[in-house]
Amino acid sequence: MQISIGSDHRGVHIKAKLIANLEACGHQVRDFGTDGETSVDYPDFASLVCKSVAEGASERGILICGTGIGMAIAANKFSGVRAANCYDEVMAELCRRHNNVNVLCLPGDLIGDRPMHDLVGIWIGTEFEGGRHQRRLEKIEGIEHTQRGLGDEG
Ligand SMILES: O=C(CO)[C@H](O)[C@H](O)[C@H](O)COP(=O)(O)O
Repeated sequence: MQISIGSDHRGVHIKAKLIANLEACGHQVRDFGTDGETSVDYPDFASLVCKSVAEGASERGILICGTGIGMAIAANKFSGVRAANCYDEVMAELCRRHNNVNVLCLPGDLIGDRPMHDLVGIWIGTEFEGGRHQRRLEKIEGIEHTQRGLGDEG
């Protein structure tokens, strides 16, 4: 799978570990930075990763900041991106089965030494269930279109 990944300064170490693991599992990973611990602004990296997902260059995206919250807020501004902040394997599975989440946001500051490989592996390997969940996603898309329409008029 083609996966785009990005982080701010609070996620660089986890990002490096995840890239190594994902590549070892045979995935193609596009790393959008950041590359060091110098303070940066997480929306810049959310934008790079989500643009690649929204345009179809990557099937999935992974974002890491201190809590994952800012990344998720920024990511969900992109049409076609369904981002969720996940902290455990149950959330990782359900966000795929029920929400078809294509951008996973991780909380770098809250993970400690816990490896994220299992959580990410579950998220990659779990299929969307469709059915009633598809209907709900279509309603969310409807909200997005309505809001954009209002924005254009206003
Ligand atoms: O969690 C975050 C946003 O939701 C991010 O952790 C940022 O990493 C955090 O805001 C950065 O804060 P800093 O004090 O500038 O390191």
